[in-house]
Amino acid sequence: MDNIPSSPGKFKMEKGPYFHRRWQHSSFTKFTFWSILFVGIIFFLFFRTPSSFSSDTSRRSLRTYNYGGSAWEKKVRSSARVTSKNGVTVLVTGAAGFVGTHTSIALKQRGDGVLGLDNFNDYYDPSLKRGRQALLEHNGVFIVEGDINDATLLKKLFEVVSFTHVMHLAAQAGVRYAMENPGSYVHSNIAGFVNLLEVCKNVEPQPAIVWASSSSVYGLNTKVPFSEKDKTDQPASLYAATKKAGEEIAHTYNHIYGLSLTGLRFFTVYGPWGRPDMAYFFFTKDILKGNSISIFEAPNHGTVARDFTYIDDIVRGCLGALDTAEKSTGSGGKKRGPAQLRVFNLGNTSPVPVTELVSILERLLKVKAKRNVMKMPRNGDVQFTHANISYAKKEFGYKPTTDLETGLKNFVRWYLNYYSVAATAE
Ligand SMILES: O=C(O)[C@H]1O[C@H](OP(=O)(O)OP(=O)(O)OC[C@H]2O[C@@H](n3ccc(=O)[nH]c3=O)[C@H](O)[C@@H]2O)[C@H](O)[C@@H](O)[C@H]1O
Repeated sequence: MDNIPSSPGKFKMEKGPYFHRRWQHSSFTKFTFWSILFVGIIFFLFFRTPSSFSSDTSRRSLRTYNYGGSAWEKKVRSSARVTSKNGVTVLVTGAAGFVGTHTSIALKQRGDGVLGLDNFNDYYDPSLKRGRQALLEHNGVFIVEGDINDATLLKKLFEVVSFTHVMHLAAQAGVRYAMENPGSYVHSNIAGFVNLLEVCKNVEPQPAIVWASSSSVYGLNTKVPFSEKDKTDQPASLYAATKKAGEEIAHTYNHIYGLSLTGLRFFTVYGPWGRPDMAYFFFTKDILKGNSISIFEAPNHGTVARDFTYIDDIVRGCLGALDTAEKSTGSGGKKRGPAQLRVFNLGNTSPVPVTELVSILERLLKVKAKRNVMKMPRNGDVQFTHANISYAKKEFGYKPTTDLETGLKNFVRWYLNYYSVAATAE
């Protein structure tokens, strides 16, 4: 699994070799011509077949990351230096991601040592990730450019810094994209996670791990609100299935190696510096451009709704989970006693129909949306989500405080500022 970026970005076809020979009557027999043509076609088809697995591997294996050396180690140590009395040392994977950026800044600002790790893949606009990186640098957080599948790099990071915690937020996100590029979900959310756990189980001392699961594990469940006690055996997308697999993998590593593991089921997180692949983000872009937007509805004109959760509330949940995480109990790669294993819902507890989300955006943007209401395609989406958050409230006082209108106001302000600044700079 070494040296393979965990998320490959959107599938792009590689240009295959094009077999081209000029036919010369004098030097080839008819048989030779047809043989060469046949071999050429096989060659051509082989290199052009759009298999996401093979394309991922070939594209990824081309990428190399530079790390090591005394200047690099100095940056790593300095970023991970604790500046408050009871501070902890956290490795944040996916630090250039949406939740990763906000969480890293919050940890750093309260005096924890924070080191970021990110592969800057191109699943969505990498320049947004670079923008977040600049924000993190401004806040004293260094991001190592590398991948969670790179065991050598992970081991090296633990050699340089003895992390007490890992905030594992690197993942292939997005529900619908899983049908386009299934391999990237397996690669990041399963192989990458296992690789990270393998490294964590062997280091001394083992860190406590808090990681991003997803509300999507509730899949086709109909009992609301969703509780952590509910069964989660009906995922509607491969994304959900890989997150569910992550929860089972966490159980195994906790059981065998004594790793302290806390999974967080995030509910449709939104806010400034968000993900452009999410509906609230691209609806904003399309409404402003005058493009029509597709709004999904359930059978019989049923409402599709989400428990949209504002990023600041999610960050408070991440910190609460981290602060209440107990130490791992293993050493020498072996379990030495029972270790903590938890899963929390982090939602807003007030689902809002997607149609209402659009109305709020229309008010904030002062532009009427061109609504194209359509039947929800069978592409991994579920009709609604709604979190029961009593467990997180009990364990670390989790209490979301931002309603959708307030949160979207902040998002729209950021969006207009960020993109108009970028447009002026061009
Ligand atoms: O909680 C999660 O675990 C997940 O949350 C997010 O998934 P979702 O809740 O599906 O968010 P998002 O795509 O923004 O669609 C929002 C709504 O718009 C509807 N939707 C979407 C697209 C469209 O064209 N039209 C439409 O109506 C759509 O039907 C839905 O009702 C993360 O992306 C995912 O990575 C994961 O973290």
